[in-house]
Amino acid sequence: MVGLGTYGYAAPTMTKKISAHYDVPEGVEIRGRYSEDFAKILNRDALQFVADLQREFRNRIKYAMECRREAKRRYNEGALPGFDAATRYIREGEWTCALVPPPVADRRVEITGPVERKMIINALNSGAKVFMADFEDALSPSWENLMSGQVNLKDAVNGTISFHDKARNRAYKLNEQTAKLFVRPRGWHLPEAHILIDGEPATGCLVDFGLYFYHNYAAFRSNQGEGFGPFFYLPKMEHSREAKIWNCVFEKAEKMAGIERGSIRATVLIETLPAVFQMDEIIYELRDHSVGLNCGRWDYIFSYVKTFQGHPDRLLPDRVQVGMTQHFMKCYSDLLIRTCHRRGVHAMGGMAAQIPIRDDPAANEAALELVRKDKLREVRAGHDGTWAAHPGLIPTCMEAFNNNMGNAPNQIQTTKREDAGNITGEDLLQKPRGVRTLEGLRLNTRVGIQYLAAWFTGSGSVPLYNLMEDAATAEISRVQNWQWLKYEAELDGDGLGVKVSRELFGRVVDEEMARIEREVGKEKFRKGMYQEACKMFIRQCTASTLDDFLTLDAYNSIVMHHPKGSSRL
Ligand SMILES: CC(=O)SCCNC(=O)CCNC(=O)[C@H](O)C(C)(C)COP(=O)(O)OP(=O)(O)OC[C@H]1O[C@@H](n2cnc3c(N)ncnc32)[C@H](O)[C@@H]1OP(=O)(O)O
Ligand SMILES: O=CC(=O)O
Ligand SMILES: [Mg+2]
Repeated sequence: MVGLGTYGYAAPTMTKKISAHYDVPEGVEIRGRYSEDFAKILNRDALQFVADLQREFRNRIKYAMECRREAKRRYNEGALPGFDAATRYIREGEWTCALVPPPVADRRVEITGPVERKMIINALNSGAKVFMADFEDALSPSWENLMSGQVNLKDAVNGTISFHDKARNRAYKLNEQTAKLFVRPRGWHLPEAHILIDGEPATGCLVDFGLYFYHNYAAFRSNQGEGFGPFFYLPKMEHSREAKIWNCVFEKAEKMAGIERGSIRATVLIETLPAVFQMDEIIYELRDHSVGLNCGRWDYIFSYVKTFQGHPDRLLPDRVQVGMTQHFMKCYSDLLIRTCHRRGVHAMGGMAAQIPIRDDPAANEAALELVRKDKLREVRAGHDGTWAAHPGLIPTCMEAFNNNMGNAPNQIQTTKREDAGNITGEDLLQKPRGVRTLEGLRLNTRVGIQYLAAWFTGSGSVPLYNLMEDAATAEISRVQNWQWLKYEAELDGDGLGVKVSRELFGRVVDEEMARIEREVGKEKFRKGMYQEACKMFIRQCTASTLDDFLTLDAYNSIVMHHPKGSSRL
């Protein structure tokens, strides 16, 4: 593991030698491990396409990130996010998006997961309508994970992907019928430190998008998309100007490929608080490329804390109490449905964090019941589909949607939710109700440290305490601890008048580390990255200024510049 400072970017000393093995175009350097499989992805023409995207859009991306910082300054001074008077004409105007492509009209259950080979096959075979292959919340973006993810997706789109589990002597291959593939690249904020373009790290999402698009657009359109596609999910945007950049990226890609404008389609996750005030504007920018919006509920909760980091009057209750029935969450989902259906596109629900519990039938039934309730709430509200974290949840999700959506592929025309037109800014910002407890602080700490330890060793989504944890859920644990520490929040649910202090947090960390060691066993604890994770988690929770993203700091720890460890060098 090498710590290389901001963005893991160090002076390019060994660059020429390393790049000699990849055939790179002018101005591009590859600093990740060489492999022949990776070289088929990182060929000269594909890299040229990524470099063209980077060069064309880098200044606009930098500007968009500066606008985020500027908005943060305003919120920290007391301003609240709200609807933009300058774009009222878009919100009030009568316009619709391009028609939904027939192959993805029915998206009632979508499974998500990292771009890991076996999981891709399982997800495509799972019976879900869509598989969202994730370079984002569910993936630790190491060079190995990213590049093998590209190799895996290429094989998946070609229909040739297979996997042999040696330990179980089990062979995996695709079924006749598979889910439709959507790909989620990283957010705008994450760099790719192993690919330098004109001496700067490339933008992570342009690498993910560019390589996947370049290698797969033709096969995808004939094998999967019935002449449309490829399809994408776009994460963590805060403003429609960011959607506009994506729209231009899509147009450039379509031009390069010589395919019709509007072929590429994307669903945007509304998962930041500022973005809920920009839903019409975001779809409008992407109107020829849009297939709707999705309620990215976990990042949305994280964003609520982040946006209000300077507002001590908006402390959150325990993480487990901030669910979709809180007023602000319900309004967010309702307004998203109304917005999407008015514009003729899908309003997708989100992820219930429960996963099957194998060794306890009663607990398993209780978990399934929570998922069932969540999905019933979504379909009755008017959502057109939802997310499942695990193949074992698909029957429950499917049943809820089948029984309440009938034979129609979606509810775009049937459930307009005009009533949600009355939702106000105040509704969307209303503070969640509930209490704070020491157990909440403990759970955040235990989950945050274990998640980071997993992330450092290559796993971006893990089962912890019978729930799915990924970058978005772990962010809630981090920022909630930070917020409680910063404002010395009272743990009002315990009735003891205890306030969160550094001393209390220090004790909690020690005790929770001991508990983690007991739970995972001494051997795994010693061999794992728990100490490193603990150190980083403490730093992030106690920082005087909140880090924008957990994964930015953590990324520096997984950057591996080569030749180290490469047999070819
Ligand atoms: C906030 C958000 O952004 S949500 C979206 C991002 N998050 C995700 O996508 C999480 C996806 N889910 C997962 O990663 C996993 O389900 C976890 C980590 C939560 C649990 O994984 P595990 O503990 O390995 O599950 P488990 O052991 O029960 O798996 C049983 C089988 O199902 C498979 N499986 C589990 N989840 C998935 C999935 N999401 N996609 C495909 N296959 C899966 C496993 O590979 C395993 O297959 P096998 O029997 O052939 O070996
Ligand atoms: O990406 C989804 C989320 O809930 O965050
Ligand atoms: Mg998310």
